Amino acid sequence: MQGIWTTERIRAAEDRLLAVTPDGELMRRAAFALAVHAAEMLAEHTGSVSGRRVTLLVGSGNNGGDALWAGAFLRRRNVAVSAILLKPERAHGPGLAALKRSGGKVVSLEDGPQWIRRADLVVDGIVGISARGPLRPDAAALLEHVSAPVLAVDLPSGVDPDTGAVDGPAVVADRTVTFGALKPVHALAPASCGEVSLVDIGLRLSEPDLQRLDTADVAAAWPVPGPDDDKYSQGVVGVAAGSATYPGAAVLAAGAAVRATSGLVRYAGHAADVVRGQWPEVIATGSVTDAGRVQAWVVGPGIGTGHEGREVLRFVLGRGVPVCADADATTIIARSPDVLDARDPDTPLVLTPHAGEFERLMGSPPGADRVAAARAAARKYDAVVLLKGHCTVVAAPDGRALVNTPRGSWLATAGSGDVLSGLVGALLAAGLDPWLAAGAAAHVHSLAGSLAADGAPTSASGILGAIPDALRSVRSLTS
Ligand SMILES: NC(=O)C1=CN([C@@H]2O[C@H](COP(=O)(O)OP(=O)(O)OC[C@H]3O[C@@H](n4cnc5c(N)ncnc54)[C@H](O)[C@@H]3O)[C@@H](O)[C@H]2O)[C@@H](O)CC1
Ligand SMILES: [K+]
Repeated sequence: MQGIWTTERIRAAEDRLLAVTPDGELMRRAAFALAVHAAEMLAEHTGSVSGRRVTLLVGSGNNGGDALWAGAFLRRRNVAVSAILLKPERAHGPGLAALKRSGGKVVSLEDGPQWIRRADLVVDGIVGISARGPLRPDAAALLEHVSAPVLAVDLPSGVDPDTGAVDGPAVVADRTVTFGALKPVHALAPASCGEVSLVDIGLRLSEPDLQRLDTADVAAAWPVPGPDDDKYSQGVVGVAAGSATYPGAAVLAAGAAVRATSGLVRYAGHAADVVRGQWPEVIATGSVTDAGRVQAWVVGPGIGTGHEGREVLRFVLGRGVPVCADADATTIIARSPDVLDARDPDTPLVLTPHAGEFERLMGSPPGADRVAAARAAARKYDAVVLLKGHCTVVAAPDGRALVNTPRGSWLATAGSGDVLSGLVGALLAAGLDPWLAAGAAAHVHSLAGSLAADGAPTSASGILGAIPDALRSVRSLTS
């Protein structure tokens, strides 16, 4: 697991470390690493370091101090460094002095644009973890001249450090070098951060506020049959999805469950013939009442939100087994919360809303803080809530939260959610902790999406087809 900490916790840890560290040492540690990354980016993009031009955008806090010190280190490698000070009177004193001593140039805000246009690399030291809100107009105006690669110091300025929200002008970086620990922005705003590198400056932190699954966690969690296993012992998942008119959701959710584990998959609903035709290994019946025993249910995709859908949901919630309620099932729960009375309180429930379904469930949209929103929904429904979006957030009623950072946006395609619910259901049937099941499913789903896409649009069927490759890739890293 990768730990992620809020800026409040990080600042407290920094204060403890600062108290026992010689003045300025932490910043120099951070800045030295930053300079190494800057040189690496110069070499990558231009083929050389010496003689190249770097322009620093320097704000009034320590983030600007990091940039100034990094500039001084880059001078040692004969890089031409210019610094644009957004608030000259409040620029970091020792950093500015170091840059000047090293032969770096300070340029005025008015001359800034031409230096930015000539730069081989732009370093964003405008603001760091103490800032909130979008960039101010002077900084935003400078950004319009940037065409070179951008290296963000600690985080891309203008993006909220604790939520990753962007609600105005903000830096879009190619690489972000962060210090001490990952902050929420790094997991929740991948498009703004670019590649993220974490530099150890000696911070000591306890329990993280948010987590991200490593490939190794997913590999360790994913069920693998042993010599004594049979089709029943690995977990039987039931899929109640689709309709005669819309059988696609049933085919996708059942197919994902087939591909996820080697346990048995049952299907119950009006698309039984179509499902059987696509997946001969699925035992399909017309109704949940005669589906037979399962260890978990996936319910919702394409079942409709009318009386029949409600009764299907009520039935599966009353079976005493974990349930993944997706799509129409979340809408039914929002409109008729009494269906939850059928649920045995001790049986796990996973809700998988997108933003619109979340709004129905909670009465308001997720807002900027998607982690807090998912946590609130998890508490309200005493369920694991997987909030879909570019980054998927999974929260448990006990407060645990994880985020899945995708590679690209190829998953935003019709039917993609049906595939995800099938994966979650298969893992629930295998007996995984529901929070981990949802997180591992999201991880493999996004990996399958990027493998299927490989740089071009894909489809839900493509994602489904790439599940075995995704699982092989996850497992190969640990075997
Ligand atoms: N404290 C430490 O031990 C270390 C801190 N480091 C750096 O220090 C940074 C934090 O420094 P600071 O606490 O000084 O704060 P920042 O550098 O984040 O800057 C906050 C300053 O920016 C201004 N500001 C706030 N919102 C703004 C906005 N939207 N637009 C423009 N200006 C805005 C505020 O007036 C404030 O002076 C970290 O992100 C990191 O880069 C590193 O040097 C490593 C060590
Ligand atoms: K920054």
